[in-house]
Amino acid sequence: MEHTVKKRPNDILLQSKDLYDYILKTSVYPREAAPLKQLRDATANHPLYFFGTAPDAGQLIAMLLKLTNAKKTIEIGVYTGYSLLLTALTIPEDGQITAIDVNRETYEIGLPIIQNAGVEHKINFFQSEALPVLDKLLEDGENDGSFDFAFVDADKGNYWNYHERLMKLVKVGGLLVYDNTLWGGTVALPEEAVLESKRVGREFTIQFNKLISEDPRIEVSHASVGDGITSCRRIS
Ligand SMILES: C[S@@+](CC[C@H](N)C(=O)[O-])C[C@H]1O[C@@H](n2cnc3c(N)ncnc32)[C@H](O)[C@@H]1O
Ligand SMILES: O=c1cc(-c2ccc(O)cc2)oc2c(O)c(O)ccc12
Repeated sequence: MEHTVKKRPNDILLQSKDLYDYILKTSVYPREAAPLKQLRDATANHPLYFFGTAPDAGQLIAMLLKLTNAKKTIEIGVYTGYSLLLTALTIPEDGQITAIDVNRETYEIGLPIIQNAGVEHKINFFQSEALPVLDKLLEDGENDGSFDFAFVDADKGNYWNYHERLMKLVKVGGLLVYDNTLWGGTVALPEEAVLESKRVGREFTIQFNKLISEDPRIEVSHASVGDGITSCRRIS
């Protein structure tokens, strides 16, 4: 069903980069753990530096990990490890993260910082396409419903494929969290107003957001934090 959106003045929160900078300066950077800042600095000159999960999104993810008492988590899309380190610093000492990325080289940029922070023992890194790893995990029934939390920040065209598999691996009551679900705001723009380079991602994201909004097995919160964070609580 198509819903109309009533336009009201001044009801849009994220009006400017200044407001975003205000949030970062006031509430995010002063509380960011030192190793996370180190990892951001170590990534700053990498050609894909913008891949790193936004620090304000990271702060929300840490809050969600704490609120759900997450201990066993899975992450798809590691890059240099900002969200991975954030998770490792947040979960308990005996927590475990299954981390998957096709690229080990970028993981190794952040690895010394992860090691110095004393949390490497919580990480089981798989250098692989994510789908075969998820399918392998699903072959063992013991893994069904065994994860408390999943974070997805990888190839946007596979988000729904990841969702279908993670819905079996994450327990009822657990959380599945997706990054980039507003894709730079382009989801709300007409296609012709979007840079060519952003169009495929926009289309994937629009399709994913629609499927998520229609999925009766989850409760959903779509937050305009970072590049858009969608949190799904598995309810059946
Ligand atoms: C946006 S980055 C992840 C950023 C990370 N969450 C952080 O905070 O720095 C996306 C990552 O997904 C990985 N990736 C892309 N396609 C993948 C796939 N099919 N399976 C596993 N990893 C994939 C890329 O190698 C890249 O490192
Ligand atoms: O601009 C991007 C591109 C990606 C991306 C593209 C293709 C893949 O296989 C994986 C990731 O991811 C991004 C991202 O996560 C982000 O926070 C900002 C920009 C991009």
